[in-house]
Amino acid sequence: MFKWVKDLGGTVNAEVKLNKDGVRGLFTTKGIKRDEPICSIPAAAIMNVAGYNDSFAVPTLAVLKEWKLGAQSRFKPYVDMWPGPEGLVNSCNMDLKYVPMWKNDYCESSGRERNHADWHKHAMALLDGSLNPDIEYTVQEVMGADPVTVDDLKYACAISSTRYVSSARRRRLLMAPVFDLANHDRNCANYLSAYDTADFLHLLAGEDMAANTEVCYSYGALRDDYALAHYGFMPPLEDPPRLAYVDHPEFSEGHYSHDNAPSEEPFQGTPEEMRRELQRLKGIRVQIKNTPDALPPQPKGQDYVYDMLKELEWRRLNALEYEIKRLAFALNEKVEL
Ligand SMILES: C[S@@+](CC[C@H](N)C(=O)[O-])C[C@H]1O[C@@H](n2cnc3c(N)ncnc32)[C@H](O)[C@@H]1O
Repeated sequence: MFKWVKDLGGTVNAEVKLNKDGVRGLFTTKGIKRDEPICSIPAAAIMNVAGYNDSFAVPTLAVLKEWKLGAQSRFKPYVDMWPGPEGLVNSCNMDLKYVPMWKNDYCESSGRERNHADWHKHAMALLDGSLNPDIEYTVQEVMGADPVTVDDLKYACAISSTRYVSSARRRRLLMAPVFDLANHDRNCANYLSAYDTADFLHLLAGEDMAANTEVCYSYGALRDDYALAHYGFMPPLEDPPRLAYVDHPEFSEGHYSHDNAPSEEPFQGTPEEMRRELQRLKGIRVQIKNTPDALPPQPKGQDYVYDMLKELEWRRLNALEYEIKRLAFALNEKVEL
């Protein structure tokens, strides 16, 4: 893939390797000064998968089409680099047995975590065409007579949603080879060029980098539940702990979105508002504690998704308790947890 990108006119000062956690990532092959390119990806190598306001069906079908084309795909070297269906999980393709393990208030009465369960419904609706008029293309329009299963759609949805980047200037969602090997670090200073006049997407160093440094990129202010739902991984543990997105006072039910990151500032308000917030957080904590596991206990290391969901539960409780104590202290109230 790296050769293919270079043959198309790109520049790549990086290589692919496993990082210290065993995750595949991108590493510099030479020292790079701040604001210099780590890689420059030509438009010919970039998959332009959707417009800003398109539904999930557009990038999903764009990915599915290239994946199914196999050797015939113009993007074959790139497609070959994608993780396969067994090596990738996010809420698009996560098994439904895990739905109740999210244990959050953002639940339907059936106790199903909406974001995860919704993806299943979207994929089913796309498959049978019933999502119209919200979808732009039917499966048949894009895929022709090729047989398509719901698992194909879920995989393509997971690939596109974990790998595209939005280009504000062109108002498009782009999938850029090499660049999309950069793992997330929310404090990462590396940045993308505007991709406006030149037909290259440049990933530029946010600070001087030595050779053999892992190249990061910030996917946004991801909180743990959001990172797990949308990208299928648990970011490094933070100190002080951050509330999960669904537990944050600014989380509005029915709106689970990337573009609307909640404030990083600790909750402030009148004593009355702080008391109300304290009660709200205590309520969530009790609700999590009182929700039994829907799946039998598993020894660590056997089930990646189960382990992440249990880790998420622990982190949510940890962050809730931290915030409950902080508010109680500010209100001069006693709290027993
Ligand atoms: C754009 S890709 C990055 C490259 C990816 N590691 C690969 O090998 O293709 C996004 C995916 O990488 C993984 N990832 C990204 N940042 C990560 C991190 N900080 N820790 C663990 N996995 C991460 C997640 O699986 C995520 O869905």
